[in-house]
Amino acid sequence: MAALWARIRGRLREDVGEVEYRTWLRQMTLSGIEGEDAVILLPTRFLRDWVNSHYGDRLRALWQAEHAGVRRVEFRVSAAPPAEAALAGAEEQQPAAIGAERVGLAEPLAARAAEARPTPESRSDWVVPLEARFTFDTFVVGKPNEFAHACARRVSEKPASPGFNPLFLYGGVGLGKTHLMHATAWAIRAHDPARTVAYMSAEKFMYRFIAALRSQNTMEFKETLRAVDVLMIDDLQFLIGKDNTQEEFFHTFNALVDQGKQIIVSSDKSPSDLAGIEDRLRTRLGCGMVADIHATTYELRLSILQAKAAAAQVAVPPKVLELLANKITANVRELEGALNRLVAHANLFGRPITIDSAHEVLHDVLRAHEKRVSIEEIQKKVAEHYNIRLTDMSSARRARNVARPRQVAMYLAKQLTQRSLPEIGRRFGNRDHTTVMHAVSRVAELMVADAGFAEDVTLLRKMLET
Ligand SMILES: Nc1ncnc2c1ncn2[C@@H]1O[C@H](COP(=O)(O)OP(=O)(O)OP(=O)(O)O)[C@@H](O)[C@H]1O
Repeated sequence: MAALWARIRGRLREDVGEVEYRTWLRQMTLSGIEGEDAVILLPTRFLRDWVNSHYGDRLRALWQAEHAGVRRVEFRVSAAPPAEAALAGAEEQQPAAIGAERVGLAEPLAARAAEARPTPESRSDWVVPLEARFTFDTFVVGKPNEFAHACARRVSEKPASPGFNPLFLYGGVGLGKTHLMHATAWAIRAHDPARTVAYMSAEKFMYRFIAALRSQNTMEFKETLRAVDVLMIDDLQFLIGKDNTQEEFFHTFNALVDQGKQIIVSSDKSPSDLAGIEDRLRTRLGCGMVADIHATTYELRLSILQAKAAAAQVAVPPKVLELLANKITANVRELEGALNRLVAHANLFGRPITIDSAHEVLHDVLRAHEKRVSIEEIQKKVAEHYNIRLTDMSSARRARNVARPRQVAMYLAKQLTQRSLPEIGRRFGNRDHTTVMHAVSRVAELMVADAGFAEDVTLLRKMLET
């Protein structure tokens, strides 16, 4: 039976790879075969559920292939005490945090916790599987993300340097925050493989914290987290209103920063806008480097599409890429999704990608992004918003309080309508197309430089689109 079990584990290890195996599966033991069930033990409920949901089918198939009498696999929590489980491996690597202070790290406990701390050999277990394609090489840099990218690069080269700890990345949905974090993790590890990097979503942090509380394993959770060199928490806004988890995170945060470890956090809002996150945590989050990723520009969308088409080694006509960059403006995830659909369709039917096939395959997405708004509507809304006269949209007045809103309206006309630059120019008091071009790039630049201005323009755009 031992040999059979070793064989099954060996197969699984080959299938899933070393890091994943060591992270999740190393602590499995075989209890025995009961009737038609192979019974596998895991030290905690969290691990039992995780292994069951992620590897249950695979294990069942392996058992069925190896042993004619086994039809199912059952996972149970072993009776082993938590401390023993902790020493056996590194699974319950929960970023723990709530306070050493609250639990009171007494001497004997501290000594035990030190013992339980992952050994250098097991430290790599802490690396939560990272997405292989999220590297700096595949991240396309443009004006909206160049600052965030530069900060991430800097941190990956010199973690925990003054002024960059914590690094707080924020921006709208699907604009590359997770990509940048993974890229930083890969780069840190490539630079120094001995460094432990723990990456997880705030949701997972909470889930693991709760699991640790339930299995009375918070000390292990805390100690394991505090032993990492770099901690990355994605989508921090998930912790809004989750006071206990916030507190735990706050203590972890302080412990790590005090030890000179790097923290990287991402969120959809800036620290000051994170209402529902405790003040003291918000303050600490904002005291390192705060870098925002702005909404994409047409140029960035086009570069991303070109890079992705090249990486997929698919010939996509430039006109098709321009169509997508023009129409699918919400975020990079949607853009990528549209390109993937086109490529999949072309592969499936063995046909080249053309403008017609793009319209056909993506008709739903393109229709949803159709810009039906007229230049008059844009001028009216913008004039109202900035409290200027509608006639000033076409007047020759050059005072900034008039000229800037006019530029915003030209920018929106370019973004939201199909009109050509000369046509837009004509509608704004017979201006030349180069004036429109200048307005478009000036507004895009200002949006990167001035968050308040960017918010204004984005708001106007949303009002016009809905
Ligand atoms: N600048 C970029 N270059 C290349 N790919 C990008 C870029 N920005 C985003 N992407 C891609 O877009 C997709 C969404 O990015 P990601 O998951 O990092 O977004 P996010 O900001 O973390 O979103 P969420 O707020 O939903 O967590 C990913 O596939 C990512 O690779």
